[in-house]
Amino acid sequence: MSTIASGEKAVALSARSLVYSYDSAPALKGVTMQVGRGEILSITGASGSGKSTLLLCLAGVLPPDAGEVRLGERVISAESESDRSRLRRSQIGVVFQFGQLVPEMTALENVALPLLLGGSRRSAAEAAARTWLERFEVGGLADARPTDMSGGQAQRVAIARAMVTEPEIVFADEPTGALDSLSGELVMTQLVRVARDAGTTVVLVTHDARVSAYGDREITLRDGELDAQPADLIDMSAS
Ligand SMILES: Nc1ncnc2c1ncn2[C@@H]1O[C@H](COP(=O)(O)OP(=O)(O)OP(=O)(O)O)[C@@H](O)[C@H]1O
Repeated sequence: MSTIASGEKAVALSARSLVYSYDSAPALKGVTMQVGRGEILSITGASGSGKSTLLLCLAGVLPPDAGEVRLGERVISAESESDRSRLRRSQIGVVFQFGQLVPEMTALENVALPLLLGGSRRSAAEAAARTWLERFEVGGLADARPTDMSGGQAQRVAIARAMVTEPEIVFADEPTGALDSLSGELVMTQLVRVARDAGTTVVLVTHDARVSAYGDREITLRDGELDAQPADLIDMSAS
């Protein structure tokens, strides 16, 4: 696993001293981290360590109680819910453990949906959706509904849907958690290949060491705090 040395890459996303509690139970206790542009970062940690909460704060879904999240130049943690939600539709892609495809829609319709919601014409949205399905080698499933797909195929369609708007960053929370290991490997191999080709930054949450090894770098949460700060992370945050 290689690390990205300070100054080699621009910072895509950073968090400083993030704190988040559910009611009075603290889930994040001051997390500072960053991701380089085009980097694939794995966030690992035991169940309940705060991985999903960190991902939701980084993706602008949960506003932190304290601290800040920056996406490029924007301090998204300070933005209104409507601004953050617009940002999530255009510049952020999210994939969950269960792809959450719309069951009544075909793969093509599912992948075209974010573009249609963003105001694209149907013909352009469907052409782009077809291209993204082909990138994930599920072009042959364009007319299939989620119930007719394997879990791995559905997950590749879900990732194609997360990337069809060509977001700067994709967040994936246990994207292989519901798959057998062979399907999980195929999903990860394709996610990494397509993200590298597109130059997309990826933040991946997983408790599975085999999945986390697909990242360029790994950070570990323990009880809402980072386990250790790699030297390059400290250098980058100081700049
Ligand atoms: N909606 C919620 N309401 C109350 N507490 C929550 C909620 N979501 C998470 N928590 C608590 O916050 C802490 C961090 O949870 P989080 O889901 O972020 O951890 P995680 O590392 O992603 O866990 P897992 O791997 O099991 O998904 C845990 O103690 C959890 O019980």
